Amino acid sequence: MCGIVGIVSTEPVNQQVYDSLLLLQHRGQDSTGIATADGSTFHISKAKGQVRESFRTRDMRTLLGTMGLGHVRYVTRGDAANEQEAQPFYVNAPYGIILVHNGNLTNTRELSAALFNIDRRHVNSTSDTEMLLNVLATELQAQIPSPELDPDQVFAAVSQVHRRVEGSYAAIAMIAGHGLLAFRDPFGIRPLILGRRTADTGKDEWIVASESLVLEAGGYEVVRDVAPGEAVFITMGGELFSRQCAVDPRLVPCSFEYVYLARPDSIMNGISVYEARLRLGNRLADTVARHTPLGDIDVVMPIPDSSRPAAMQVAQKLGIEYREGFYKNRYVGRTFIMPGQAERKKSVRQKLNAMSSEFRGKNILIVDDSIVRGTTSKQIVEMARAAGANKVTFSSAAPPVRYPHVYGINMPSRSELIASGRKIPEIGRELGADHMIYQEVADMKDAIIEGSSVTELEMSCFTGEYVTGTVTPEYLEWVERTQLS
Ligand SMILES: O=P(O)(O)OC[C@H]1O[C@H](OP(=O)(O)OP(=O)(O)O)[C@H](O)[C@@H]1O
Ligand SMILES: NC(=O)CC[C@H](N)C(=O)O
Ligand SMILES: [Mg+2]
Repeated sequence: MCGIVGIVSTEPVNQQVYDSLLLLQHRGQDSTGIATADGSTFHISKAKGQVRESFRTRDMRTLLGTMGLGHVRYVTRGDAANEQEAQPFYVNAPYGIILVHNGNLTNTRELSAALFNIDRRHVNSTSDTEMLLNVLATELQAQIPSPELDPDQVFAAVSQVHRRVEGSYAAIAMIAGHGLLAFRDPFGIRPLILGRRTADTGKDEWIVASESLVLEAGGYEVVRDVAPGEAVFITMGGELFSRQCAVDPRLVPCSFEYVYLARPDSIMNGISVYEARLRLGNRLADTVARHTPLGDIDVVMPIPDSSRPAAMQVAQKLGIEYREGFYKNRYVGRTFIMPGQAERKKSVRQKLNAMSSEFRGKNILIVDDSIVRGTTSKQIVEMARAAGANKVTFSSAAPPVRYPHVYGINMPSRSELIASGRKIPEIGRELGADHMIYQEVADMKDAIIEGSSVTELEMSCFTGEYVTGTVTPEYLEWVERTQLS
């Protein structure tokens, strides 16, 4: 998962893009980039690291123009250490296109062969995003381009992208001298939302972004989520065109957005992330009550930050006191989305510390939103014991993560997943907990979609069922061999 934003404004756009990226920082911490369009000239600035440390005043000054886009990256494919692979990516023909992408393509092997052998395009990185951009460029070129690009040609090219590309992609591109294009894969796995505000001049200004909180903060009204398979094209003058470009679109959004990735104050596909987390807590409370004599628990405790809403609700529903025993260092980022296990492991200790007064002699029910590698939970249990806890019950508001995630979250290999091939009590033993409780898959699904018009969720890391056809056992094996860890 990465964070993306695109803006067509009537004023210089650089600061707005920067501010939006700062609000999306929780979606990616590896690198970041901004591009703006000043007439038909692009200005680009990208670097490793987080938004605050990456853009200097001198970089911002070069980012001229009233149309722009930005990206915060959490690497899923390609090289995390290589600054060249930071987004956005650029191609000079046709027109000049610059693109940002959230998601992960699952047919990169086929794509790279076709791009090289048939389209005669050179992709100079291992990034799937550069492939997506080159497929879009090839298909736009095939529309017999004239200097006057019209929206029909843009939409025809996106239809071709949907035919050729598999996996997840929410993407935003600028086409030099023409406008801003945003599109979402036919399953709408990754999020994308459209907003509008009226400038003092009375003209429309537009934004597309990964999360609604960016719209709210910028004073934009939410127009709607970009539909699965849909493309939106906004001219540099602010005129908006949209079209369904997929043959058989189906909304199957990623469940992990609601469990962990998205900010709780966002509304995604009509579902409030915060309320979904409260409902996950409610359901988890029922499961806890079925598995544990409640008299055995003295306090309910969250692992900051993401599990707070769920833990609050578990405590309330069970009528057990809610206490915060782990203090969080706000200057350490999210550990799960850091690249490399060594850094993730070290950061948990730097990030969280247990206050003994909340633990001594007590039976604790710890609630985390999810357990993936167990990096966090293992150290949490150790800390709770060292702080004097009597019994530690560990619970997860999401079901066991047993399968790789191939749609934009970096969990490629089964061997690193603590729940892979283990039964729940074994996982508990592995973590050092006295008792282990997980949300049921059906409860997670119901909790997330309750009260909304969403009927399906992408839950492959919990169920092993993948919505895109190309994810075969052979593909998963290849991913395990070749991707990041
Ligand atoms: O089992 P693991 O591999 O450790 O991954 C799961 C943990 O990582 C995430 O926290 P993170 O620190 O990334 O972010 P948060 O502060 O938003 O909870 C998540 O909330 C879990 O606590
Ligand atoms: N997490 C993401 O959305 C990653 C986007 C893209 N696959 C990359 O690695 O840069
Ligand atoms: Mg956490």
